[in-house]
Amino acid sequence: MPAPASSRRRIGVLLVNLGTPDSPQTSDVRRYLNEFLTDGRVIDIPAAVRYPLFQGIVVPLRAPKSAKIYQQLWTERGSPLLYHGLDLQTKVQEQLGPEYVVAFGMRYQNPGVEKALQELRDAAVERIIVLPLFPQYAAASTGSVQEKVMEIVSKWWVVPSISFISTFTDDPGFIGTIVALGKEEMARHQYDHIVFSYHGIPERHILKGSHNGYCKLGSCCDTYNENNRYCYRAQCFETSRLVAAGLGLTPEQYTVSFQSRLGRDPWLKPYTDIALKDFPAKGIKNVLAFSPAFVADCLETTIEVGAEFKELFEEHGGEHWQLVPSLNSHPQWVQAVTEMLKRN
Ligand SMILES: C=CC1=C(C)c2cc3[nH]c(cc4nc(cc5[nH]c(cc1n2)c(C)c5CCC(=O)O)C(CCC(=O)O)=C4C)c(C)c3C=C
Ligand SMILES: [Fe+2]
Ligand SMILES: [Fe+2]
Repeated sequence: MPAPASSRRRIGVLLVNLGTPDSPQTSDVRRYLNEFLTDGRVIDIPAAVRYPLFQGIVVPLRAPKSAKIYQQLWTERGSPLLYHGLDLQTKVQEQLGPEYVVAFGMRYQNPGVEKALQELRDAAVERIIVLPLFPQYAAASTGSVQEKVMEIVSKWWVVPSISFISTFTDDPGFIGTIVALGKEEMARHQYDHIVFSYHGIPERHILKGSHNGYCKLGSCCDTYNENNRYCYRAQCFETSRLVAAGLGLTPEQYTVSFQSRLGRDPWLKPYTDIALKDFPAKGIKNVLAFSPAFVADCLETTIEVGAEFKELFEEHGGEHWQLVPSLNSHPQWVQAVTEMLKRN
């Protein structure tokens, strides 16, 4: 006889992505950027400088420009990062069944992590598995979600058991779905070269997270091992190597590069926008681009890689630039997430 609903043991799942503005209007974009760019894990300078610099100068200057880009991205369903996250939540819940309660939240803006955690608390779940939707661990993304979750639950009178899935850079289901999407594009067109373009971070972030000084931004990241398990750069190389192996590529057939830098500090290199300008002169005219730092389409994939890099490549003599779509709520990805959670 099944146990009555009230005595059933259920596991809570919290899926978290970065966040997006409530609308593409400048005021909403400003509010989003103010929250995002005053996070000390994203902009790691003293708070006494960070708040006046970013809230007073950087964000007011950037918000109107960003709002125009968000207007290009916006759809009838709103921001892709949000609706793909909600679709993923629904489908993972269907796959996992009533033994699990799946919630979705954003680190910045809405729906917030606090509200999502409250849904799990209301459902009286036995324990919580947090899955930040960032394949490669970075202190600025996954680390920030972890800090936020711990800050919220530390204030609860009863603190539940919590586990974090901190990286899934080499998860077979994650890699397999990217490979499947890549093969679909490769069957449609002949490509000369493949680009894996990751969201950049300041080089300083790598050195700060370096285990016993192991990572020095050199050949340290050429293998993925116990010393660099959480090094963002080493993880980006590992994801690329595994996807490349799945696609049958040799190292000469692909480039790993980094995009979206902000400010004057050195960020991870090579920079995608610089690298792609040289491709046509080397005879590379047809490029297939992957964005494996993102599991859902967003401003960084659709606009930056899909439109801006395409335009730049064509201006420099390139002929065909194609972005592989993100995993979004692809059935194979839903299956991969479900398996990751069940294994945890
Ligand atoms: C300035 C510092 C930034 C760091 C460090 C950073 C790390 C980082 N970001 C993501 C994921 C996303 N970032 C997105 C947008 C975005 N990122 C920054 C800045 C930093 N990111 C800005 C200013 C913006 C806003 C866009 C703009 O104004 O140009 C997004 C897209 C959100 C959307 O609504 O579509 C994602 C996703 C990761 C994974 C990461 C560390 C590895
Ligand atoms: Fe970002
Ligand atoms: Fe490293």
